[in-house]
Amino acid sequence: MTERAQSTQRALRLGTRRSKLAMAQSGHVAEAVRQLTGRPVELVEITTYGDTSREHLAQIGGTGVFVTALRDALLAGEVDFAVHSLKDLPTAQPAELALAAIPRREDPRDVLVARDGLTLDRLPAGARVGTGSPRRMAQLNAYARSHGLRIETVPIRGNVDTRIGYVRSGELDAVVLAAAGLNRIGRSDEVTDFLSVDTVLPAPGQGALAIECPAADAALVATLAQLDDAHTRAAVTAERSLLAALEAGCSAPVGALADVLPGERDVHEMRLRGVVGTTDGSSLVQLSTTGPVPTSHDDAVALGRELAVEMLAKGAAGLMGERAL
Ligand SMILES: NCc1[nH]cc(CCC(=O)O)c1CC(=O)O
Repeated sequence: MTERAQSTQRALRLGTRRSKLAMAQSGHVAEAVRQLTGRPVELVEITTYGDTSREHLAQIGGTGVFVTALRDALLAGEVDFAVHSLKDLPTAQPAELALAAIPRREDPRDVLVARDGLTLDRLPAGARVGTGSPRRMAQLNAYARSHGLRIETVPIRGNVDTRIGYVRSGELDAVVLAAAGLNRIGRSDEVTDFLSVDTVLPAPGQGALAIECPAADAALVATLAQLDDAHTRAAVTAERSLLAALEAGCSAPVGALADVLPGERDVHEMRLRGVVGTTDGSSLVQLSTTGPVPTSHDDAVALGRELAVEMLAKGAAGLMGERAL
């Protein structure tokens, strides 16, 4: 196609939330789609309930608060496609919308942004650590109990800048954030400690993006699919299948991470780790399972379900009483 023909094509409209993180993620994907198609991509800003509500996420029922307005705009034909943080996406996929691409995931870890460059192990007794996530609270408190740390988790919410602001102002000693989010907005230099996934398992899908468009737009589904990363998709599908099978939402105290390891005779295997706990960290169910690297959606789903069955047998359901839904 000639330059002239390309520029006369209608711009693709990318629906995005207004937050700095969402704009950075959408800007990235917009550029990739421009390169792929030669078509202009226009960002269309959409406000979601999760952006305007002052309530705690656990109270407004975390599942879907950031995505509903974007999905409504897709279904109404107001935008052509949308970019979500995969960890904010409910596990139930509406039939009218396709998860056209899950690009390669970046760092899935949680990190600490603490005063004076402090790490988790060096936080003084009584240190106040901000996080609104029951998953982070449960695992931090469990780690603190077993390592003799005397920290206090404090529920907070707000965008990344707001959360870092609590440390700047001295109100809190530290906050917990996702490495990927800080990377995407260019603030990874704020990190004072990368938390090992052995200490805090990330949220299912953390660090990955989801690109969604109407399932009926087969041409666009096929175009966007070129941005898909098969390994990331298999991993996050297993993680989200675990979450769904535990009947938990994105504000539940559930962590999960799938990765690929060399197994016997160097045949690669997928390991899926999962954790559920009470927010005070007094009880945790933490298990992992390993299987062949999934080559289909159904195989990845099966891996997640298998781990869920094992976790439920160890009492996982009883630890999720505090979930919002
Ligand atoms: N719940 C908000 C949210 N959704 C996605 C990210 C970070 C980016 C990602 O995990 O992909 C964040 C911020 C955070 O948890 O620090």
